[in-house]
Amino acid sequence: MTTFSDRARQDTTALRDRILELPFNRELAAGRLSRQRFQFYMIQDALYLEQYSRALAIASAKAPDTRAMEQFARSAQGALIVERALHEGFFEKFGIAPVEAAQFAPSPTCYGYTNFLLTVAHQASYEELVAAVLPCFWIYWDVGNHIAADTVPDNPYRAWIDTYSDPSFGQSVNAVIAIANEAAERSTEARRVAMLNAFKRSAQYEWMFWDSAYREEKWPVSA
Ligand SMILES: Cc1ncc(CN)c(N)n1
Repeated sequence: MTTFSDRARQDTTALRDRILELPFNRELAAGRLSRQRFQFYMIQDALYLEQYSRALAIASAKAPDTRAMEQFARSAQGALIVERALHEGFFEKFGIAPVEAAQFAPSPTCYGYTNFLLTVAHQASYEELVAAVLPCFWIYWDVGNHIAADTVPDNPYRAWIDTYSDPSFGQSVNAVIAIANEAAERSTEARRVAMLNAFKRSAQYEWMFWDSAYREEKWPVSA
């Protein structure tokens, strides 16, 4: 039987390969990504994680069983605590106070991605929300492992690589994949198509997020 995650993987194979090939990820793996680009990414990611955590908390509230509720509640907390600790370590390294990060405005891509997740969280089905948050887990796990397998000693971005290739993160990824597959199985084909569309949109935004950090994306016009 073809599961939702099989379909999602098949439909995004080319995009996922393109994510691994992004200059941001290749240079991060080689330890030669400019500090300025990484810093831009970290600030945008801090802004992203806050909204992503809200989307996960809504997934927890909408979940049909306590196992999924717990998983999304833990992940919502993890986005704020584990991932924020990672950011704070880098902010300290780069001499940015954590409070300052919150004073930055989200880039167009960060704004688009978080608004997409929150719109799905508030207006779409639980199943589509699970599909929309899945790439945030799964693609980071793929990228983290891909980079971990091919990095250099003393990479200045080691803590980032270790976080997203850590087996405990892998457990969360597998748990969310299983939740998505179960949700899809219980659904109609029309809802499964909507899930695939939500998954693909988030996967596109993941590509855009790294690309926008590499370009240090600005709003093209100010207000
Ligand atoms: C943009 C983005 N997507 C996913 C993750 C991994 N939670 C992250 N830190 N940032």
